[in-house]
Amino acid sequence: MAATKPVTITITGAGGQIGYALLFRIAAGDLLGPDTRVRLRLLEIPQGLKAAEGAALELQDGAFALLDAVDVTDDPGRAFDGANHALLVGARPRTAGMERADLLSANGGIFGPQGRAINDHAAEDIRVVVVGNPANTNALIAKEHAPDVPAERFSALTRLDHNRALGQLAAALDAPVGDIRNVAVWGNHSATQFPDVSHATVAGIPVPNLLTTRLEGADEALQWLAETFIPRVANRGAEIIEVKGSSSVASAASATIDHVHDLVLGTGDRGWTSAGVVSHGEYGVPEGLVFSFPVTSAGDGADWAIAEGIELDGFARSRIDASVAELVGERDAVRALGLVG
Ligand SMILES: NC(=O)c1ccc[n+]([C@@H]2O[C@H](COP(=O)([O-])OP(=O)(O)OC[C@H]3O[C@@H](n4cnc5c(N)ncnc54)[C@H](O)[C@@H]3O)[C@@H](O)[C@H]2O)c1
Ligand SMILES: O=C(O)C[C@H](O)C(=O)O
Repeated sequence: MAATKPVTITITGAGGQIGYALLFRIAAGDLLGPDTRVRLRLLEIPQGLKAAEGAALELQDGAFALLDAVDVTDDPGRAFDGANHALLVGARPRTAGMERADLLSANGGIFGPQGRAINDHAAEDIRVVVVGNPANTNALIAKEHAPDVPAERFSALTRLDHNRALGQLAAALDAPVGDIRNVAVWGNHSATQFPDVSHATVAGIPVPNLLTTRLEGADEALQWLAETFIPRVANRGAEIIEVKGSSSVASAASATIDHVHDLVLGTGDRGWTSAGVVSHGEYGVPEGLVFSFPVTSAGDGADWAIAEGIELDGFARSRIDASVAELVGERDAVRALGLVG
């Protein structure tokens, strides 16, 4: 029996690739569970409206029991009016040869006005996840333009990196993904990110021990992590672009669903996930940066909680510092563009 009050979800860039992969899963109940009715607001720019309108027609044809309404608009004020969740996807994707930070000047300008519209129109319990790249710094821009919304409500999607790390580890150890706990992705959604398995377990057994056994030595395990695992996960977006000719879509939509689902319904006994959240200085990350940390959620309206008390060795510290330096550089670049104060 569905709960009575529908939840309003705004999806920007809803006429694009990721939007199309997201909408039908949200309508089917994958985002908020089988008991929650949803109202969808699809925000597009004028040239994307027809694609979003077409998707809205198809949503109607899906006859989804949980779907209360679909509105399509190019007006951010209308799109975010009363929104409980905002999925900020609308932005240009990178193409072969680009780094995600190359998109800052093309996409950064989108997130100030949307942050302001969220500030002025969204519901009091609004939660925002930024998917459009470069996601961490776009989340920073949006958050800076929404002074009345608690900063903890803004996040950047690094769940795709987290899921990629799970996928690579499961393949390397020949283990079910569902048995893996406490993988962490630290830093930027970029090639400087640090996918960290040093605290991870498979069915309770420490991953470093499993890798040492499988690769016949602790040095071999460390070498595999530094030279194979980390670069593979950190550069997976570029690998997808090279192989398929365009950036990831269904895996990105699925990770976005996982992110919001786990925030709202809680991470339970599944240990850490990863999300880009606003730093308060945790683990030496400068206050205010949107940085991916290992996080959990208690559900029931809680915000992401950064996992506490994690020991970082010298390698982890240097990887985290490199991603901090990159994000400080991105913040300085958007300051120079006048996108944040
Ligand atoms: N964080 C992640 O893990 C991750 C993963 C994959 C892709 N991405 C990023 O997601 C973004 C979207 O990717 P895509 O493949 O859906 O691209 P796409 O080009 O297919 O769709 C983007 C859509 O956004 C719309 N748009 C542009 N500006 C807008 C605005 N101001 N307001 C509303 N809509 C706007 C466009 O009209 C288009 O329909 C890209 O920036 C991509 O790099 C992030
Ligand atoms: O890599 C990209 O540009 C797209 C996306 O961020 C990804 O990680 O697949």
